[in-house]
Amino acid sequence: MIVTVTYNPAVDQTIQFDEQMAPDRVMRADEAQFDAGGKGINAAQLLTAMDRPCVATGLLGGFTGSFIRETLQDDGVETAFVDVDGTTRLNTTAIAAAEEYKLNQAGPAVGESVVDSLLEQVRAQSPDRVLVGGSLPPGLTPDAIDRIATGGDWETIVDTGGDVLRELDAQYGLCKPNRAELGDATGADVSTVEGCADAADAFRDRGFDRVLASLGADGAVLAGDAGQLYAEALDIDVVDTVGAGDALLSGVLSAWEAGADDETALRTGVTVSAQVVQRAGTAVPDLDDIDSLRDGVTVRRL
Ligand SMILES: Nc1ncnc2c1ncn2[C@@H]1O[C@H](COP(=O)(O)OP(=O)(O)OP(=O)(O)O)[C@@H](O)[C@H]1O
Ligand SMILES: O=P(O)(O)OC[C@@]1(O)O[C@H](CO)[C@@H](O)[C@@H]1O
Repeated sequence: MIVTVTYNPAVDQTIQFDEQMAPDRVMRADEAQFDAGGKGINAAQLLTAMDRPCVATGLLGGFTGSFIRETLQDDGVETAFVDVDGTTRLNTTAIAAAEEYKLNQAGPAVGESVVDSLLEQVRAQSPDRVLVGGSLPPGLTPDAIDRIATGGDWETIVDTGGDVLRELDAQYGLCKPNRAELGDATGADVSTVEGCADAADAFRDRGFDRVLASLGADGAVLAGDAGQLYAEALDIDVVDTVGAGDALLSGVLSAWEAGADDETALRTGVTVSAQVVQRAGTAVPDLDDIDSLRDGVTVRRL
């Protein structure tokens, strides 16, 4: 069973314009959408949609926090959140012509005592795996993630920015940097797939059993004890890429929870992410055919 921890959830607002962004004038959106977001929350929604037992935890506050709580309840996602005084952030993705703008708030400041409250919620679920996803709100340091990793007898997976990744001290089952985060965390040349695979492999020495590097339209790399696996991305029409990394990771975790090997897990991750990027925002797509669609993903050993 998986517990997801989102220290800094967000309502994801997606607005679409049929013209390019321009300063000093009112831009009027054709469409607007609101989704419950934050990396761990997205993963919990996707894992639930794939019938994997999962509980979403994290910090919620204010009207945006209530929206997330209600949305997850409507979607049948089990939750165990901790209430905070501030207001959960609202992040905006603006899609204008063919361009994507991602505007993320810092989130409400919190005190370190929230880590104890969250740990209590996590321990109460007795999970096998814990996924800590997303940025930290003001008031918390990377130690808040290390404390989850060392707080119980579970494997911890982490999906956060390169600067935070670099500062973690505990032992983790997996981290999932995207290309820029992998570059930030390692300082390595990540301009080629091979460079990314080597950087991911080398980064394992910093306390990660496996490193799953997402490379956008170039696919993904999984580096572990068994070597480096590379999966090509599927050739699809992308609407926006928000939540693509969460989808990749959720597919991998879902397959592992079902006992699959790394190669099958990587195929599953790439397939789930392809479904997500073909839809606006972080809404959960139809994932019923994932097991058959994943056969279409090409994986090779580097
Ligand atoms: N243009 C694309 N075409 C096909 N697949 C894509 C494309 N962009 C992303 N993907 C899929 O999504 C996965 C994750 O993408 P990416 O590396 O952009 O994640 P990310 O930067 O962590 O995203 P986010 O932070 O928004 O969740 C890729 O490994 C790939 O499988
Ligand atoms: O600011 P962070 O925590 O790094 O990222 C938050 C976020 O952009 O990531 C998710 C997509 O991966 C969105 O649901 C959410 O708004």
